[in-house]
Amino acid sequence: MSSPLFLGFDLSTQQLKAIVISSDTHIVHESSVHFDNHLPHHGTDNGAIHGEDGEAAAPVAMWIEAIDVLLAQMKSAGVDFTRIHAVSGSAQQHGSVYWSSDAPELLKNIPSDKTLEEHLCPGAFSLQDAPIWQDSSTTEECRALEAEVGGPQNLADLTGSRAYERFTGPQISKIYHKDREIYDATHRISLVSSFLASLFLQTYAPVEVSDASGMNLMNILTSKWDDHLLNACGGPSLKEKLGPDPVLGGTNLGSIGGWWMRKWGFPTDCIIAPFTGDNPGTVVALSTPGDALLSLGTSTTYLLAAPPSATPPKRMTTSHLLSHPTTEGASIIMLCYKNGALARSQIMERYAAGSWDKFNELVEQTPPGNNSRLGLYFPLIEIIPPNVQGQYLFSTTNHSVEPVESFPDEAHPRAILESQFLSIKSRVLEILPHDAPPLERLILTGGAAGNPTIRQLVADIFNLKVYVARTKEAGSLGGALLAKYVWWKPQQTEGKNSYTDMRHQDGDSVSEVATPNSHVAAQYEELVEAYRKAEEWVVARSTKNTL
Ligand SMILES: Nc1ncnc2c1ncn2[C@@H]1O[C@H](COP(=O)(O)OP(=O)(O)O)[C@@H](O)[C@H]1O
Ligand SMILES: O=C(CO)[C@@H](O)[C@H](O)COP(=O)(O)O
Repeated sequence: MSSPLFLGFDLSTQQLKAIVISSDTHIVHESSVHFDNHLPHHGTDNGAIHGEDGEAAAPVAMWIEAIDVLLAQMKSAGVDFTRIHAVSGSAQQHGSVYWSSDAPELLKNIPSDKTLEEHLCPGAFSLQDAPIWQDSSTTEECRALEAEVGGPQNLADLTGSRAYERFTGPQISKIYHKDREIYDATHRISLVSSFLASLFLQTYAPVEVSDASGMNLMNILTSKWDDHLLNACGGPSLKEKLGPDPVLGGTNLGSIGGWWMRKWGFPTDCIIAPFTGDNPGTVVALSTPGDALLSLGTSTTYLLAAPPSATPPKRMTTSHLLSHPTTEGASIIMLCYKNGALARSQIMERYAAGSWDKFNELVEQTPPGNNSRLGLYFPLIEIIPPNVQGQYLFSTTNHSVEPVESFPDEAHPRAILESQFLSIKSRVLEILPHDAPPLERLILTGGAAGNPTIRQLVADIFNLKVYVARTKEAGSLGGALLAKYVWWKPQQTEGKNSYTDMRHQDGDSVSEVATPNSHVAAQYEELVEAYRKAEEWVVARSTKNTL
């Protein structure tokens, strides 16, 4: 019998990606479909459609077509689907998919001569464009939800986060209160992750615990839906629309649906495991205790995995606490920035003639500290600090900051990198668990992780050695590992079958790519205070003006 393979997806903001691994965790195939480039007829801009008042959505039909296209691409590249023993994956967090009452029947009976898109779109959905994580239109719903439980800290204590505009509870609340017809026509609400799993199962999949932590609807300590919050966001019918309580990663959800066997040749016993969020997926792919993770995908996220502890983890109104996908009681601490790659790309297009090499040259021509220039760039309405927008330039001297009108063109590339990473650095001590050992390594992933100038700057700013994995696609690797885990676990003896046990067998999978220069690191330590002052200035005056 041929050796087993495991398939992991990542439905991220700009692309659908897939990774196939072998049972000894070697990557045997990687491929992707880029939404704007490969499926331009859906009219997205970097994978999203931006509406009024901060609305952001993505066509569900585009995501589904991307699956049809990606599978065909994998088949032509020689991937043997008959060897895939399990499928799982990751997806951009918080986004929600609204299934119609026809969905169960349509999902169950997909004809072999049809593509998923032909058969499911538009009939299986009550809302054709799914709200995504870039949406910032639900401030009113956020404040109402916080008030419901006595304020932001109480909501954070209950769910792991205060209310955030992109979180699924406030998004559902907006539809429930302002678009009741769509709400009533909705039979099931999935996260992007559980929507993908549902397609593979051909029946609704439950939500996974780690991704459920990005909804403001689940009790973070018990991993169960909170009835009071459900009622506040969607009335008495929301519980049914969300389905059963969230499940741990590595749960066997059942076998792949018949269409996948007939159309693509998947084996009848191919297991579907819960799909998680792309950030939890990154953690399961790369993190070991003592590591920090910096994901430079469309969003910038900073992630710390915290082991189970006797005392409940601290919940804050300035960061997120997520349940760990595979280890009960363990958690993930996360900071998330909306103006990550897209803001850097804008600067690269504008001041470096559309070339990352030129961008790097400009960064390297300027000294650390950028000749006393600090620039904060928020083309989209930001998450941290909340709801700021615009471009803010400062000159820095002896910890004081003065706003200035402009910078020389060549100063912007270093300015955006320094301010983005100083923002995270200014928050790290606050979010680290009290009993955490000192951080030892920083693991870089996402689209910008291959950039040598960014790697070095990150090492210097955080004063940590920087590591990268064999692939920068940590989300899909995490998905493939979750698929392998669901197959591997039942073959082990009790007590030796944890996800960590499985990963120990694989050995370390990252290599060092940058070492901090202690002299430069000390300069950045000094700059944190100036950054804080600049940010305070911006927060006090931001008017959500555009760049
Ligand atoms: N050499 C590079 N230097 C810096 N950023 C890069 C480079 N190459 C690609 N990127 C960035 O990577 C981003 C895509 O990252 P990716 O992790 O694939 O995003 P996502 O998973 O959110 O779809 C692009 O928007 C681009 O800005
Ligand atoms: O909103 C968040 C996390 O809270 C984002 O990190 C999304 O999960 C999108 O991920 P990328 O596509 O940028 O990787």
